[in-house]
Parts: sequence; C-alpha cells; structure tokens
Amino acid sequence: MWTILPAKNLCRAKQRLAGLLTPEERGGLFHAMLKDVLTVLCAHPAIEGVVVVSDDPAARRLAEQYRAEFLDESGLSATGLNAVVQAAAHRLAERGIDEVMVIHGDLPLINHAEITHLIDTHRSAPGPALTLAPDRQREGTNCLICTPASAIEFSYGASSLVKHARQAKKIGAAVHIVRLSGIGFDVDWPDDVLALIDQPELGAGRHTVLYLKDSDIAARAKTITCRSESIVA
Ligand SMILES: Nc1nc2c(ncn2[C@@H]2O[C@H](COP(=O)(O)OP(=O)(O)OP(=O)(O)O)[C@@H](O)[C@H]2O)c(=O)[nH]1
Ligand SMILES: O=C(O)[C@H](O)COP(=O)(O)O
Repeated sequence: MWTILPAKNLCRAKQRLAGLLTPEERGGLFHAMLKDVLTVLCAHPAIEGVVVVSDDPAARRLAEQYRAEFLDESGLSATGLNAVVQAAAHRLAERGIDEVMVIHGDLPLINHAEITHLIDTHRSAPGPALTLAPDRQREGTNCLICTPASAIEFSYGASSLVKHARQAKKIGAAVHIVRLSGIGFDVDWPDDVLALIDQPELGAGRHTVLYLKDSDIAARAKTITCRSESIVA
C-alpha cells in the first residue's frame, strides 16, 4: 500500500478559516496537522511508502523529516486537487504500484487503528475495490483506497463521496464506505477548530492540539464564543 498525501501551499491553505485565523496561523495549523498525519502514516507497517505532493518547500522539509517521498507539484503539469492526485497516482502506477491510498492533510485525529481497519476492509475480497472514508457530513472523501488506482477519475469537490462511489461502479470495483470518527474529522471551518479547542482530550499530545494550545488562538476563540453567546442572550 502506497499513500498519496496532497498538501496545498501553506500560504493558500485553509481559506475557510480566514474568519478565525490569520494567514500565518492557517499555515501553522495546517503544518501541525500534516505532522499528525505523517506521524501515523509513516509508522504504519502496512504502508510501504508515503508521497507528499505539494509545491511548498515547508512540505518538502516535512517529507524529508518523516522519510516520506516528495513529489513537486510544479513538475506535474497539473493544477487543482483532482489533477494533482491523478498525476501522482499515474506516477505510482508507472512504478507498478496500483494499490493506493489518498488521504487529506487536515485530519488531526487520524489514528493507527482506523488506518488498519480501512486497509483490512479494502483487502477483504480480491479484485478491484474502492474504499471510502467520508467526512462527518458524509459528503467529502477524507480518505480513499483504490485498486487499481489508475482506473479511477478523482472527483474531489462538492459531493465527492457519491461521485467516487459512482466511479467505482463504472470501473466494476466493489465499494466499501467506512465511517470513522478520527479520519472523519477534517478541519475546514472555524467550528471544527473550536471543537478541538473545547475538547483537547480528543487529540491529546498531538501536534495540532499542542499548536492550538501554544498559540493565542484558544484565548481568541473563547472571546468569539462569549461574544456570540452574549448576542444570543
Ligand atoms: N498539492 C495540492 N493539494 C491540495 C490542493 N488543493 C487542496 N489540496 C489538499 O487536499 C486536501 C483537502 O483540501 P481542501 O479541504 O479541499 O482544501 P484546504 O486548502 O484544506 O481548505 P480551503 O482552502 O478552505 O478549501 C488537503 O490536504 C489540501 O492541502 C492543491 O491544489 N494541490
Ligand atoms: O471532496 C472532498 O473531500 C473535498 O475536495 C475536500 O474535502 P473538504 O472540502 O471537505 O475538506
């Protein structure tokens, strides 16, 4: 099993958090989340290799630090998440690797047991298969495993879960949809950050929760919550 981890340039990542975080904080938070994801992936015995795909030098340094491979997005002639992941999967297929996991970088509650469960489910029957781990809203695709990866047309964006499931039917692959509380928790909106701040025990000891604790984001978030409470009152 090889894993593709797409990482948007840190200066442009997490735009939907702009109402709560400064540009530096958005980059810092994403960097911390990438560390949490790489920590789990790179220590998992069923994962032979991780490829970080990005055009950001900080993501390249992280890949080096975690002994992952780095694929420079600027050399792929691809723009946007779908094209970038498609090109990365193609590169792996050229190397004879066709069982591929694609996972997002904004999953601070990812854990070893859920990765094991996803891989076991995917391998539960022989033949082409697509295993999908949705977000909490059951709309997005936070993690997918595909065999053969070269057959799928990646369809990230609105309602990608349904689109990916349709893709599986098109290529005659078995579909597994696996709901997971850790991998299902992606950080897209201010409320997701506030949930982590309110329940730090969820991600205790992890880079993301430590980053939130060490920054003044938690204090600022409390003010925002208090203000909205007083408006409601
Ligand atoms: N390499 C690469 N990764 C991307 C690109 N767009 C999104 N990603 C990554 O794909 C995963 C899911 O990203 P999204 O949630 O769609 O986007 P985001 O940057 O995290 O958040 P927003 O800016 O708020 O949309 C994350 O790991 C992103 O870093 C891209 O153009 N290139
Ligand atoms: O299809 C998806 O999963 C999205 O492109 C990325 O998900 P998000 O916007 O919910 O993070």
